Formats: sequence, structure tokens, C-alpha cells
Amino acid sequence: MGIPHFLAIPYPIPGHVNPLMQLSHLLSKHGCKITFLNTDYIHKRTNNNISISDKNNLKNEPTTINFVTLPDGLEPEDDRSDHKKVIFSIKRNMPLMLPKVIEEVNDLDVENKISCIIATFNMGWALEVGVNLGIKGVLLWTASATSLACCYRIPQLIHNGTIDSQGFPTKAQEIQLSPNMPMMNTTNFPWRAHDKILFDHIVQEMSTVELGHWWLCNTTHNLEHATFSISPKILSIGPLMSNEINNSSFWQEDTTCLDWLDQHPPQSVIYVSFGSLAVMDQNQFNELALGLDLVNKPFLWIVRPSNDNKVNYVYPDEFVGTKGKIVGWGPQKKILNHPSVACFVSHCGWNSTIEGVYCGVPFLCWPFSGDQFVNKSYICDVWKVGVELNKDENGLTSREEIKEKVEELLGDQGIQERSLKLKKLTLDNIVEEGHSSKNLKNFINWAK
Ligand SMILES: O=c1ccn([C@@H]2O[C@H](COP(=O)(O)OP(=O)(O)O[C@H]3O[C@H](CO)[C@@H](O)[C@H](O)[C@H]3O)[C@@H](O)[C@H]2O)c(=O)[nH]1
Repeated sequence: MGIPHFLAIPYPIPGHVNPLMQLSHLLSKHGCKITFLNTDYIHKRTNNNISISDKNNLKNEPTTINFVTLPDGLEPEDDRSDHKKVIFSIKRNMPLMLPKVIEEVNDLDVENKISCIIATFNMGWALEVGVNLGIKGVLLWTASATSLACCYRIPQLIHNGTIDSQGFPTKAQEIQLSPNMPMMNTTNFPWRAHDKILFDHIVQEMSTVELGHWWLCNTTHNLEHATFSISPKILSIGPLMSNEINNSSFWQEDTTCLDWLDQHPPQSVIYVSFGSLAVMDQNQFNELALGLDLVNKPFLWIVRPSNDNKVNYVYPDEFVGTKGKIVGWGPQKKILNHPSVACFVSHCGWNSTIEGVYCGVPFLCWPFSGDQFVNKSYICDVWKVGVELNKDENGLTSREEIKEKVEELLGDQGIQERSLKLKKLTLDNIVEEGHSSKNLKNFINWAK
């Protein structure tokens, strides 16, 4: 048996590239060889964002991660926040080019040819290419196992009339996907954007990813224990929280916020971040800014630049902001792990969810789209480590709501205690004999 050589292929957004990069680092530490395939566009973008000190460090570090790239088929000026465009362009172009890349990589190291493909969702075509070349494959699912279970169950949900063929719930109701799983509302299914073309894509992609022998999930047994019975393919390997240099950041990280956090007492700072995709309108932005002013606590707020790096938002005239620090992009895991952070105002993307849980930080949930509503239900109703921010009759989360909920959250001793307990249970998965550690070892042995 040789060393497993993995070809890692993420869909080109941070929510997929980051966890696959972390898994790659972990596999590399276990002696595996990794070839990481980014689109040209993303490779250029993430490479520009490695800080000078990290670049120097990278040179000294022996790494078994080798990078290769392929074009996504779009023009440089095309809008890559249009996911339909990106998904279909990739599906049209990359499958034809992948065999050549594999051949070239294998020619460079004939002793250790690519033995397994790890693709994230939307990149299931890579598993098909692998099957044709006799290379085995797995899916890395980057959202919760419960979201995966929802997608896996689409055919049954259509069959039993819970949703129609376009993914719309036939009525709002509480259902259980399988016995022992928490009740979930049919309006919270992760494909809630209700786009027929994207829904059909999900259905097709779910049948393609059946080619993956395992569906690796960045989750843990304690967080979603009842979900694993949905399919024997689901394997928890999380939380993926490697401390390696972040060589996959889409924006330059502003690390001055860590020094700023150092100057604040323990559990005093409200951390506000909505991941890499969520966009709010200017009215909502104003309410958030003024809400943070109203709260009697310092805040660290990530106001992400748009993809073309032009600032989108205008701060309202009344905004004071002197209690806070605003940065464009920060080292989120280090921020969440900082003792000064008291709570996390989050859009509940899965990576943010698992990072917050790992750090034992209570949540103020502000879901925007997709799987974030399912995640919010787990945070507030299942694990009970957060509260939800509600919207008023105009569809806005008001400044008063923000102030009230921050105070409610920080005054809730039960939530603080449960967050720390959940942290411990979650970390137990990655100790030597922990559930996720064992799963990872078994997976590597399978890949040999
Ligand atoms: O200043 C920041 C802000 C965020 N992050 C990182 O960016 C990632 C954000 O990921 P996530 O919280 O999952 O949010 P999205 O970027 O919105 O992720 C998309 O992909 C996820 C995984 O599939 C889904 O759960 C989300 O709903 C979807 O929007 C996390 O690792 C954060 O640590 C930083 O490094 N610095």
C-alpha cells in the first residue's frame, strides 16, 4: 500500500475552499499527498492575499500540498457572484480538461499517482471523471449533515407530497426527516431560494455525488447524532479547525483587530460577521450600525468589501461607532477564540456555526439564505446556544431589536453554560480516540 494521493477540488467560494483546504492540511499531516485544484481566478485571488510574513513562512515549511489550476470558463470581468453562471460554466468546461491535469500530475510522480478525488458540492462532475479513469472519489459536504440529509431525501419529499417538483413546500409544517431527528419546518429547507434551475441542479448533483464512496461532513457526532442514520455514506470528520497558515483567504485579513481585542476585558466584545456571500440593503445596514451604537458594549464588525473590492455601504450620519472596530476581513477563527469575544452576531453559515461552537461562543442568529435557517434552528432550538434576531413588519431587524437581543443573550446564564458544554463535547471528537479522529483514520486507510 502506497501513500494516498488526494486530488482536492472545491467549488470556488470561501465556504468550500476553506474547509477543503483545512481537510487537506489534516490529511497532509497524516502523511498523505495532496494536489489542490483551484480555478485560475481563485488561485490568483487567494495567492495575492497571503500576507508577506506568511509567504516567508510558507517557503520554510515543507508542505505536501501541490497546487494546480484550471480555467472556470468565464471571462475575467464576469460576475462570479452569479452562481448559476459559475456552476454551469464550470460544468461545461472543467470536466473536459481534468483528465489532462490528472495525467500531468501522475507523470510527475509515477510512484504516487492520484488515488482519490475529494470534491465539494457542485463539483460532482469530478467524481464522474474519476470513475471513468478508475480513480475512487468522495464528497466533502461543507454544510451540516442535516442539510445533506434534506437534499438526500428530496425524492421522498416529492413522493410523499411534502414538496412539489420545484422544491416548494406544499404547506408550512413541522416534519421529521427520520426518527429521532429534531422537528424541522418545511419552509426552512436549504434550497429555499426557490429557483427551479438551481433546484434541478441540486437534484441532479445529489445523484452524481452517489458516486462518492463517502460523504465526509465537517460536523461531529454529538452535534447531529440522529442524522447519521440517514445514509451509511455520511462520515463526520469535523470540526475542521486547522491552525495552519491561511493560504486560501479571498480577502486580505486585517489582523490589527486581534491587537484591538487584546485591549478589551474578557467576554466584552460583540463580534459581527456575515460570511462571504450575504448582502444586506442599505436600510438594514443603517439599522445594524445604529443598533451597535445603542448596545453598551464594544463591537468588532466585519464589513466585507464587494467582490471587486469597492466599498458598498455608506455609514448613516448618526452613526458614532467609537466603541467599535470595523475591518474588511479578519482571521475569524482567531477572533472567535479570543477571550474578549462575548457573542457572535452571525448569518449562521455552516463554517461560522461550527467555528462558533468550537470556540464556545453564544450566537445571535441572523440567517439570510439557503441552509442558514436550518443551522439557526439547531443553534436556537436544538443546542440552545443562541437567540434569533427577528424582523419587524417592514422586514427589517431594528436597532432596538439588536440592543434587546444582545442584552437578552448576554444575560442568559443557561446559554453561556450550554455553549461551553457544547464546546467540550465537540472538541472531544478530535482528541486521539475521538469519533471524528477515528473516522478520519478509517477514511485514510480506505483511500490507501
Ligand atoms: O472576516 C472573516 C469572515 C469570515 N471568514 C471565514 O469565512 C468562512 C465563511 O463561511 P460560512 O460561515 O459557511 O459562510 P458563507 O461564506 O456564507 O458560506 C456559504 O457556504 C457554507 C458552506 O457550504 C454555507 O453553510 C453558507 O450558507 C453559504 O453562504 C468561515 O470559515 C469564516 O471563518 C473569515 O475568515 N474572515
